[in-house]
Amino acid sequence: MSDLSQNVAKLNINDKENGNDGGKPSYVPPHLRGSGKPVFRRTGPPREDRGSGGGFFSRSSKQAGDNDGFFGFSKGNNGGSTYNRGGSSSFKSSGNRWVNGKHVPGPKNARLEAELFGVHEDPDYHSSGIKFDNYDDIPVEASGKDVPEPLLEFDSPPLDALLLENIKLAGFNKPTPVQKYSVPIVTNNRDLMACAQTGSGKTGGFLFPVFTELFESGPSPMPEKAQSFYSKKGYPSALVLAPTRELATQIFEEARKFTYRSWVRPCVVYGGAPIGNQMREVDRGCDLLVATPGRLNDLLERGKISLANIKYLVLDEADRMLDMGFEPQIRHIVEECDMPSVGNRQTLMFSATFPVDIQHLARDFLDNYIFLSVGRVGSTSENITQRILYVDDMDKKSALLDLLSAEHEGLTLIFVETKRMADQLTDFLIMQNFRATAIHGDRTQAERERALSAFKSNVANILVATAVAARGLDIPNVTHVINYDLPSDIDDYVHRIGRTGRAGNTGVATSFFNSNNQNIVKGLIEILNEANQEVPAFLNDMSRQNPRGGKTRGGGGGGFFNNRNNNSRDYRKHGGNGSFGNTRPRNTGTSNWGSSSGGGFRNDNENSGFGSSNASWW
Ligand SMILES: Nc1ncnc2c1ncn2[C@@H]1O[C@H](COP(=O)(O)OP(=O)(O)OP(=O)(O)O)[C@@H](O)[C@H]1O
Repeated sequence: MSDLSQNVAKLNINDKENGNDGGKPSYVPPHLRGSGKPVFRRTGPPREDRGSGGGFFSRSSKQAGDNDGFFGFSKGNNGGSTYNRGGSSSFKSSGNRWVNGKHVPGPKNARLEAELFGVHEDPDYHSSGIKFDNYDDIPVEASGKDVPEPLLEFDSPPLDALLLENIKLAGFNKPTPVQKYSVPIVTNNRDLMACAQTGSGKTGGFLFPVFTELFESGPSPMPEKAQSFYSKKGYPSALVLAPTRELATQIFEEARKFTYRSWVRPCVVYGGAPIGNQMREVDRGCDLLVATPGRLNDLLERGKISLANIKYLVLDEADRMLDMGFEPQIRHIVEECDMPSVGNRQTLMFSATFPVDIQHLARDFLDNYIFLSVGRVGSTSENITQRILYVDDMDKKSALLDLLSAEHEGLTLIFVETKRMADQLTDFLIMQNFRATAIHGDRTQAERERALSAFKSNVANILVATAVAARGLDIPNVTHVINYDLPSDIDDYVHRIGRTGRAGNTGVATSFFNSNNQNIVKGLIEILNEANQEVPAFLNDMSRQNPRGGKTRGGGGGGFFNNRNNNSRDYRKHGGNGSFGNTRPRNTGTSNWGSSSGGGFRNDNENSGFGSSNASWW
């Protein structure tokens, strides 16, 4: 058990000596723990505004700011997109490194290298964790016709030489299971639908094969029309669609590393940042485009991008994109613009969870694909110690202070359900002298980026977040994820806690549970059992008392761990005829993609209604 995990356990927040081993558990304030005294249970509505007047957690010495997060970041526009981070000037436009049908890697650039890959002596330099080798034991299921043999190592059989150099610079010594399988599948020209646990290297799983192929095959010839007159239009060879701005930016940053010195120039476009800057970046060359669907539609409408040269289409976090109501926009991009049809491009779909209804999308977008399911591991692998504490709403702030006091180093990500709560809690923590900042949809893109960067660089070691940070974000050194509010969807829980314990590192996830969270009792118990975690007695009791107790992982929430529910299975093996299990409420509009506003369910993407690309998404 990690130090943090032990410290949290020692806190004894649901102290058994105080009568919490039998009946309804409760939060035990520090001064009553271990005293054997009965716990005084407050009645009446929760008082979230108790603030530091509550006594035992009074550490206040500083007034909160204006909800602007740590150090009172100023509000206002970014004034520029953030995808051009200093190194872009070193990229060459398409073709400049492709000479007479050969790839001619650019010269080394020490400054750019340090910027992209970090410095080995730097403590933040990326390296995989001590439990990285555990990944080797992960069971892998690959189904479909003629599944190629997996890679053994990055150089067996070898990837492109320049890519190998860049992978080495990134500190990756051996492929993760999803990479071992995805690379040969894609390089053998097959479509792929892959689900693998959070933090297991899915980004490399699609970037590596795409780059190894692109580096070797070079740019596609420009369509005749584009050659005939000067056209400032991007003709990417690969398109990656991602649900959120932050995830798109992160994929772009990874792409920058692995395309270092190559002919491939990556670009990123997303809502909430000035479109003019993004158009200029596209003008400078755009061979791999990472995009959120709304902003891409906008650029397609403006004629700034053509998809005619797409060889590879990647849908990352595909289930999330559909959940967010993006299906009409995605269908427009894929089916109604100038992208090559199924069979004339390769399509790869990736997610940590993959409910059945997403597999149906595969029927339309993929051709003779291979279904790859890596693990029953789940993000809830033993690398993440999960702890569920019974804490009533009115005790949450106090319990949170307890948890934070148990931490020594590392970053803590705290999830709440609403933007308002994110601000309130951040203010509260700042008042208690914690270095906290917040990320949510009412903050401008510039503020969100500053908050993320303050968190990544440990200027703020606590980030209070809404669902925006739940998926895909890869922030090294997140040692503790706290679900201050548990989500109502068990898949969201999986993704949230997957922000820690990444790439073989260990992490702790602590969740405050109370009677408001009964809807996920069953899913929670399943996940804890699957990952060999302790299931608290109160959860089992609740499950018995309320046998309906919320949906299981397959009951609409999806997920790929629970084989009973087919979510980790290739539906083609189960007589998939398109008629089963479309349980997820989502926007299935087909023709009105321009005005998809979510149709009454959670519409939390910046790009719903893609014309209004400045709208906030969650
Ligand atoms: N082969 C490798 N060796 C070492 N580290 C790796 C390797 N592949 C990826 N990583 C690192 O593992 C971390 C997680 O990778 P990545 O973000 O691609 O995971 P993911 O599966 O997409 O997660 P999520 O489901 O949360 O989006 C990153 O920090 C990445 O740099």
